[in-house]
Amino acid sequence: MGVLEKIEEIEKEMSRTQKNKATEYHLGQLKAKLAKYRAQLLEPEKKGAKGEGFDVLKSGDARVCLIGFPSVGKSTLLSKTTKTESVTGAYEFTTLTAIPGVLEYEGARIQLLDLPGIVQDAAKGRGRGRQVVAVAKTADLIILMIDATKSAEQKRQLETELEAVGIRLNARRPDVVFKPKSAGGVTVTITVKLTKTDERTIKSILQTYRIHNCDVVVREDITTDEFIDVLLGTRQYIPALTVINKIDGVSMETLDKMAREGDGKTVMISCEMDLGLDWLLERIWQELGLVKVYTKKRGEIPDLSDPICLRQGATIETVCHGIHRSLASQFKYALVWGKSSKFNPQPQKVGLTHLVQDEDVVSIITK
Ligand SMILES: Nc1nc2c(ncn2[C@@H]2O[C@H](COP(=O)(O)OP(=O)(O)OP(=O)(O)O)[C@@H](O)[C@H]2O)c(=O)[nH]1
Ligand SMILES: [K+]
Ligand SMILES: [Mg+2]
Repeated sequence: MGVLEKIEEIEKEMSRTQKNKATEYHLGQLKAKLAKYRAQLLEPEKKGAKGEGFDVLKSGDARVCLIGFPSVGKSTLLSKTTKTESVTGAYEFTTLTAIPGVLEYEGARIQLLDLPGIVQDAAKGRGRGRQVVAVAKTADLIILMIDATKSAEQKRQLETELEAVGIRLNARRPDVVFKPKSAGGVTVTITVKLTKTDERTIKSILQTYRIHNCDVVVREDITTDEFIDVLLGTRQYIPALTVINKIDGVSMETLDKMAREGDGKTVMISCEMDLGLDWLLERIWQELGLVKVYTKKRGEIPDLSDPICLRQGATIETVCHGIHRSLASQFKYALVWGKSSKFNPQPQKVGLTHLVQDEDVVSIITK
């Protein structure tokens, strides 16, 4: 039996099994098996099959990937918001490879990646889906692009495809510690009341994976699935925005309904009529959580025209690298003004490991 059939078999058994306290353990074991087969499915094919994903260099301050079914307007969006032209067409599968463009916003250079449309079961290898979802894994932000004039199911279907390859959208890594050891058996420490899984299920899952020595600390009321996620360690937690395009093609009523159903992570646009594109750029910037820092030469006013754009968690050392490659080696100390200064609005004298914050002004003093 192939892996796909095995998966199907388990899925069938799971749907046959009623969900209640008595079957919780059995369902947990089925889930563990399911996850194991899915992981096998994701392993690169043995021979011939060329590298996962498309060959595009990651460039700029962050990468945003456009994921959607064919002809929802991905290439149109890229062409409208960047200097890159990606061929668009009224037929499906116009785009057959990854086309990078650059969004310039608030001093940041954000790579926007136009990708081929995916089809259902893309994750199982249909179409170019496997390559597309492999690229999605490299994204700092995923845009789920949907067509307002088509089925309301699109979002859920896209999420399913991404979930099948281990991408968890807008989710936080569960608060569980898993430490494999070479001896000493299994210790499970649970610091909260578990209502969705239990210690027995957790231990049986460890057994299924033949893990006989490890420390597990559960600090959150997790589900069985979440425990498997942590165990496999292959999950990626990526922020996402849902972009509903072609709102020019639906009635006011439909639009209103979509607006009410959308969460805080939904943006409605029309590429054709140039509606909502500025707001979309702002939302992308916000979701990426980039940090912008201004530099100031000694005795001069800060250069507000040319900020340095950094990721959250950036330090003075990252700022140095952003100015000049060899600057960190000549570094003596830095002065920072702004939110990260202990004495704000007065400056603070800091070293290379100091964490900067959005809109800080930094002066680097060299030896
Ligand atoms: N009415 C309307 N049509 C749009 C809008 N945006 C794009 N289109 C049209 O939708 C069609 C598909 O656009 P593409 O940009 O090629 O779509 P895609 O998602 O890149 O498609 P594939 O590459 O085939 O997956 C084209 O005919 C576009 O002109 C919009 O906001 N409103
Ligand atoms: K198209
Ligand atoms: Mg396209």
